[in-house]
Amino acid sequence: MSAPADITPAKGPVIAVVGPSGVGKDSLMSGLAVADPRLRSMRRVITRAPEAGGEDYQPVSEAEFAALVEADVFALHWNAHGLRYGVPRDIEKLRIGASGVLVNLSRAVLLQAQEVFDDFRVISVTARPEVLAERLAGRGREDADEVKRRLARASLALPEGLKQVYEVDNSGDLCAAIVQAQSIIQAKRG
Ligand SMILES: Nc1ncnc2c1ncn2[C@@H]1O[C@H](COP(=O)(O)OP(=O)(O)O)[C@@H](O)[C@H]1O
Ligand SMILES: O=P(O)(O)OC[C@H]1O[C@H](OP(=O)(O)OP(=O)(O)O)[C@H](O)[C@@H]1O
Repeated sequence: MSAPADITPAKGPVIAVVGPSGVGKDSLMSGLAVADPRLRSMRRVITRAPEAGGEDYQPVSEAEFAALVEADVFALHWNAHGLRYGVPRDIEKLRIGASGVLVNLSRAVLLQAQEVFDDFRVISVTARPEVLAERLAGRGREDADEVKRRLARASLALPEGLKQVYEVDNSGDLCAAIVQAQSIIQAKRG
């Protein structure tokens, strides 16, 4: 008698959406998720006030975040903009049967992420500098000083050594950027 077939659904890739503050990462991720219900989005743990708005995240205190690190809950965690961000290991469960799992990552943790996840792709979102400044001011989540600090970090380069990086320009229409990202994700499903 032959061995029973493995009926575990395949795991989708982890798709990091990265780029400077205000470039449209969250907007792009929301648009992609609406268009493809099998594309999941990873909810991050952030030491940001619960009422800040924007993306769906799990707000925690500094002490709670430290306890989660201690308990080894995170697949990845990092500091940026005076905040701490974590991606729980539960991301592996979301991958099962998904066409992919979108996650907003710091450009600074991409090489580490490539080591952690067995199928890892990067969508690098870009926009012209004047567009970034206008969008950050328009979003209104940060004060003027924080907007300046975020703009100063905008040109941070992607690390060398990433195996699968695809660029999406979001300087113009968001729908056009969503279509561009969809074609990248679908082409890579092969
Ligand atoms: N293509 C676009 N055209 C116009 N406004 C956009 C576009 N993409 C994003 N935005 C707006 O720009 C601001 C920043 O977008 P957001 O998705 O929060 O960026 P990020 O997550 O990269 O910081 C938001 O107010 C959003 O609605
Ligand atoms: O190292 P960098 O690539 O510059 O990224 C730094 C941080 O900025 C983004 O956070 P967040 O989503 O809170 O901010 P944003 O929406 O304004 O980009 C990103 O997810 C990182 O956590």
